[in-house]
Amino acid sequence: MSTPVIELDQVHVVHKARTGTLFRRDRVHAVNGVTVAVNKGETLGLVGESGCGKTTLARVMVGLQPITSGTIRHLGQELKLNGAGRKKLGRAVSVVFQDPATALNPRMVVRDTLLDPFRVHGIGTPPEQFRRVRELLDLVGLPASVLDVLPRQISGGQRQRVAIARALALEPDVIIADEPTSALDVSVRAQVLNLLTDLKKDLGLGLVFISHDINTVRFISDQMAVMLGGQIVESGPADEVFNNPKNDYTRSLLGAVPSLL
Ligand SMILES: Nc1ncnc2c1ncn2[C@@H]1O[C@H](COP(=O)(O)OP(=O)(O)OP(=O)(O)O)[C@@H](O)[C@H]1O
Repeated sequence: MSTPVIELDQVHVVHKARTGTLFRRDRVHAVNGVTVAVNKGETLGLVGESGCGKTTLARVMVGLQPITSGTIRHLGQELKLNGAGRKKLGRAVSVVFQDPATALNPRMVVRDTLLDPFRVHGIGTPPEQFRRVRELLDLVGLPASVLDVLPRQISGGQRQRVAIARALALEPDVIIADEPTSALDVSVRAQVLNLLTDLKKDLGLGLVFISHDINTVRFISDQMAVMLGGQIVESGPADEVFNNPKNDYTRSLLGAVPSLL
């Protein structure tokens, strides 16, 4: 098997507790010794209930969240999470968030949203940048007519496609999709899942799909990791985890009422 694109090895993240919580604790061990790998051209489904540490783990993978201890490797190379290491991780890994309505700048037309990554990183001449924007629209199945509109003038599904196009702009190795369909109408959820799966195949991306709903993850995952209390309690090929779950918590998630994606 080829080297994973991103590997976390015994990663811990301890947050200082937010003030004003009912049970005030000094520290929250949000990620507690997680070892996980993301492979090229594969989907890792990361599943667990609210508060289990999924989003903190996603932020670690994209270089936004400092770790307390552990190791992060990109293509087999250990990254020191100083400025340069973080920048490298930020280029290699992109995130698509749950709600495109809040993830996109409401005052920016789609053209500028998609040009922004190239401008910020000083990549290409203006005509080259625009050519890339047209390619990105094609990749996510959006017409050129969306270029001159604001996010609120298009549908939720189209907004999420814009967010996915923006995530692809700098040609990442891995896309992390954090509950990317939960803010969408049921009717367009499958389309967005299919788009992400097609992109994974066509571009050879690693895809990390985060959800509290094991039945959504089941639909698209090659590998699965089940998280509880900051730890991965079960992981492996998705079929094995679904057909022969070894952990009681995984069994309880699978026993829950099936959802419509
Ligand atoms: N910046 C922070 N400061 C303090 N505590 C935090 C911070 N971020 C997360 N936490 C705590 O860490 C734990 C894990 O949170 P995290 O958001 O990673 O979980 P999650 O599984 O993504 O939950 P959700 O699905 O609700 O987003 C929670 O107890 C949360 O309250």
